Amino acid sequence: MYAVELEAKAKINLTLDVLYKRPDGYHQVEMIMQEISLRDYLVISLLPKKDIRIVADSKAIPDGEANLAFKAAKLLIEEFNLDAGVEIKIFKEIPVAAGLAGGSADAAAVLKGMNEIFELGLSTEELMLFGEKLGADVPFCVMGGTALACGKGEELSRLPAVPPASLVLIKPPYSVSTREVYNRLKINSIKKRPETQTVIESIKKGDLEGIAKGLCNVLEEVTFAQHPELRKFKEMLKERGAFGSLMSGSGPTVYGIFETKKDAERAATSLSLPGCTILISCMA
Ligand SMILES: C[C@@](CO)(OP(=O)(O)O)[C@H](O)COP(=O)(O)OP(=O)(O)OC[C@H]1O[C@@H](n2ccc(N)nc2=O)[C@H](O)[C@@H]1O
Ligand SMILES: Nc1ncnc2c1ncn2[C@@H]1O[C@H](COP(=O)(O)OP(=O)(O)O)[C@@H](O)[C@H]1O
Repeated sequence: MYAVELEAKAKINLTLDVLYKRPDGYHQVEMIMQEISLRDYLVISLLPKKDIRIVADSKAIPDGEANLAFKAAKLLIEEFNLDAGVEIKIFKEIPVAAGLAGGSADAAAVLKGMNEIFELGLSTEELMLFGEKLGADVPFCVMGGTALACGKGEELSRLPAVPPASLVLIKPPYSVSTREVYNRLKINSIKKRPETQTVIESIKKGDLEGIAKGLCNVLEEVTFAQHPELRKFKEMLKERGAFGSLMSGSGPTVYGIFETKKDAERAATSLSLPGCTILISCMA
């Protein structure tokens, strides 16, 4: 096989709790992760010599070694001493540095695509272990679906699929650095933590309202302190019929959960937020 086409799906966090700062500098988290339909498209082609070429349609991402897709390809080429290379075309639809794990999704897609092209025979679990070397969110992006993530995000337990639901995502015209958000978090003064087990019970019961009621992310306090308008965006989504709304990951994207696509579309078209990108997506 000389080329593969892949979809790299974004994620949202339904809950995000930070328990403590670890000696390795990372934070011990407990979070419920959900794959969503918003995706990048990748085309990975075999190159006859040991070379990695990134061709992206977005100027917002690095085109060389700093690209997570490049790092994923380099990892497998080195690990398996491959005597060839790859060209990776990236068609970006996931907003960058938005809390939606776009880079991690691309890296996960490269691991999967190269596993096919080079017939490496790696299992999903083995691909997740390689993913761990690239970033905390990459193993989840390899696995997909719905999961409880612990450790620094790489210890995953699969959860049942959530009921089908639509999302409206609001991505403001700025990005935030995940590292800075974690650094600014004061763990001892967190005001509200998620009731993770209660949300897991709601997922098991297929109770969308229960899931929406339990949405909670301790990083909101940090990002909202810098960007107070995000709190207002969450309220706007609820006023327009969202069952619940939350910031995803370290932000700044906020999303609302709606029962139907029609409800989501109606809410999205009534929002007038200059500079913001409004996207409609769905869970599962
Ligand atoms: C906050 C979350 C929630 O899903 O997502 P995003 O907002 O990035 O999408 C994740 O924890 C982000 O995961 P990811 O973006 O893959 O993190 P990495 O690249 O491994 O780490 C970036 C930086 O974030 C900090 N970091 C990350 C994960 C973690 N559990 N503790 C941390 O302290 C570290 O400072 C690290 O250097
Ligand atoms: N393929 C890629 N797609 C998106 N961002 C990338 C990629 N490769 C490297 N990056 C960098 O990774 C950082 C985090 O981006 P991203 O994964 O989109 O956001 P987040 O960590 O908030 O979910 C950005 O600074 C971006 O420049």
